[in-house]
Amino acid sequence: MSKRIAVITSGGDAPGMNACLRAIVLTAHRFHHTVIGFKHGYNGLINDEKIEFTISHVQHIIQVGGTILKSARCTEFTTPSGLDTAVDTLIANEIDCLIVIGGDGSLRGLEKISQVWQGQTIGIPGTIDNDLSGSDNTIGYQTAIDTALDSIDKIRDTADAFERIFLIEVMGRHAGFIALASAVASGAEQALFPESIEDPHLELESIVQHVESLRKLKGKSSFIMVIAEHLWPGGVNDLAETLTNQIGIECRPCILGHIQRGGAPVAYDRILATKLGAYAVECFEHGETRVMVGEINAKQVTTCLSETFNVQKQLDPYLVKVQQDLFDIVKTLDAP
Ligand SMILES: Nc1ncnc2c1ncn2[C@@H]1O[C@H](COP(=O)(O)OP(=O)(O)OP(=O)(O)O)[C@@H](O)[C@H]1O
Ligand SMILES: O=P(O)(O)OC[C@H]1O[C@](O)(CO)[C@@H](O)[C@@H]1O
Repeated sequence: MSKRIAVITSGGDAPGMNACLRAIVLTAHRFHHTVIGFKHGYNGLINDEKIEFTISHVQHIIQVGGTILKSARCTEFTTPSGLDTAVDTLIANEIDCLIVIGGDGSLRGLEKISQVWQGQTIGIPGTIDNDLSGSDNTIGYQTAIDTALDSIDKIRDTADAFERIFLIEVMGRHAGFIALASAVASGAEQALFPESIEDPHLELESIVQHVESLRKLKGKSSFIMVIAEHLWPGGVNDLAETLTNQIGIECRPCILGHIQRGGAPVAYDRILATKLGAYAVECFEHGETRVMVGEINAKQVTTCLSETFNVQKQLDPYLVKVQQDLFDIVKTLDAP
């Protein structure tokens, strides 16, 4: 029987969201279902702003960054009346299933809807931050790493030429996935991320010591420190100034910012987005609800929605060890 699936892209856009929309529309077509896209995240549900997808809408978008549905954050939806209005829209449009592609906040919103609405609810992890449990990778994360890496490599060229110290801030909200991965892949001398630092101010001394010891060992050479956003009170500019004063050598800050959200999705994200979009529709067919689809160890899985944002996803402990322990030549010299 033909059914009606609603879809939104919500929160920070992520490369691969379009690939995911394409997969949802193509798979739904195969089952003779209609897909209604609501625009601008949860705002689209509140304002009943929508398009009925045809196959031609999703042609040739697999390679395009951003999201053709537009994305947004929506404060009104977090109020009881905003939630009610969104649910009224779902009912008025005779929607059987709502699929939300977004990060942890977006899936928290979906969980709220599922508490008061009878239809099926399915989340798809779409965020560059990779901070959702229930999937090894979120859609957009691998592209964001490559984008950050491309910039860090370029900064290394000029850092080498001037034998300078650079502090590079990457995104990740309150998780260190992009920071750790881009630091390892760029051969950064140091990485600071929330999972490895309890109180930044207490760590200042060890940060200073690390820079000074490495400079003593290697002589004047470039030094790259990758730092997760929101880590340092006052931000990376403040940390660069503090370090400059403490070490007596000029440290240059660089905030990579929204460049990390843009660009064509890498192959991995296109394929992950395609699989998860198709799988979400299959899960709808099988009657699943209040779940997020994901991929763990190359297998498609579903995880209870609330678990995806309540259980903190861990960084790869071996990668942390490699970055912070095995590759640290200061520690090698200190070792007995
Ligand atoms: N606790 C919540 N209850 C209801 N709705 C929420 C909640 N948290 C977030 N939302 C809704 O989801 C939207 C997106 O959430 P948020 O801004 O946290 O981004 P996100 O989905 O986590 O993506 P990203 O972290 O990649 O930017 C919010 O603007 C709001 O409308
Ligand atoms: O574009 P905005 O609303 O400033 O959001 C930035 C945030 O979004 C994210 O990019 C995730 O999409 C976070 O890494 C970052 O903290």
